[in-house]
Amino acid sequence: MAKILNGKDLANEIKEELKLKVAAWVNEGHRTPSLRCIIVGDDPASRTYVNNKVKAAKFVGIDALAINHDATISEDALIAEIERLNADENVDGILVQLPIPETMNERKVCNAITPEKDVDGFHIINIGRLCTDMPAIVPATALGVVEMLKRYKIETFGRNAVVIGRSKNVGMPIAMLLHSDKRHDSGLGMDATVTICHRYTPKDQLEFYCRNADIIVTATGEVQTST
Ligand SMILES: Nc1nc2c(c(=O)[nH]1)N[C@@H](CN(C=O)c1ccc(C(=O)N[C@@H](CCC(=O)O)C(=O)O)cc1)CN2
Repeated sequence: MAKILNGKDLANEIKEELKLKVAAWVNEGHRTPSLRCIIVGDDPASRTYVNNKVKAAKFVGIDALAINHDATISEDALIAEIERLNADENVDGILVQLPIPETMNERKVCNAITPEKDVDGFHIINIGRLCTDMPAIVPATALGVVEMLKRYKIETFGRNAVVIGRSKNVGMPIAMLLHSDKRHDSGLGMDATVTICHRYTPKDQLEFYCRNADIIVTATGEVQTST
């Protein structure tokens, strides 16, 4: 029988757990962890996402701040700002909300964040570590999917999983985590057999793979990719 996994309840549960962890960390005498979220331009959806991230971080006890820039900021100035935050010992995590203006090189900007502070896991070093089953900072949406499977005790070992969508920030990391090898040192190891389908997968093939799947993750950003 189908089981509905409730992401909202799980998110609240995790936030409560994190709140306790952060409080314990600070009680041990450590500095309050801090997060800086850079946003370029005035895309309303991006603002909402960043506001929600800042709100969630503050809820768990993190000193979080949104840093807003006009879309006219140059790539060099943006990277200089990231480098300033990289060097700031009081800043633990940095993210640049995507998308950024098309005039900028997104890869260059993501790689400007020092890998240890790259909370999004978009730096090429973190991507490489993820792809080689090494401990890494993993993109949040992918980690959310895995956390749901783990907390609902959904077995993945040897199961057939289909990931629909191959975006570098969502579909790809989800597929990487699902097929990760327990014998390696990431500490995760989900050991599923993973098929990645995407916009050029013929419809009959998509149906074939989905019918044979134990787990289907749609990561297309669209509803009703599969029915
Ligand atoms: N620096 C970042 N930029 C962007 C990220 C990111 O992770 N880091 N991801 C997206 C925007 N975003 C978060 O910032 C984000 C957008 C949408 C979703 C998502 O899961 N959407 C669901 C619907 C969820 C709902 O409405 O309840 C879906 O599409 O099915 C997660 C994260 C780009 N920029």
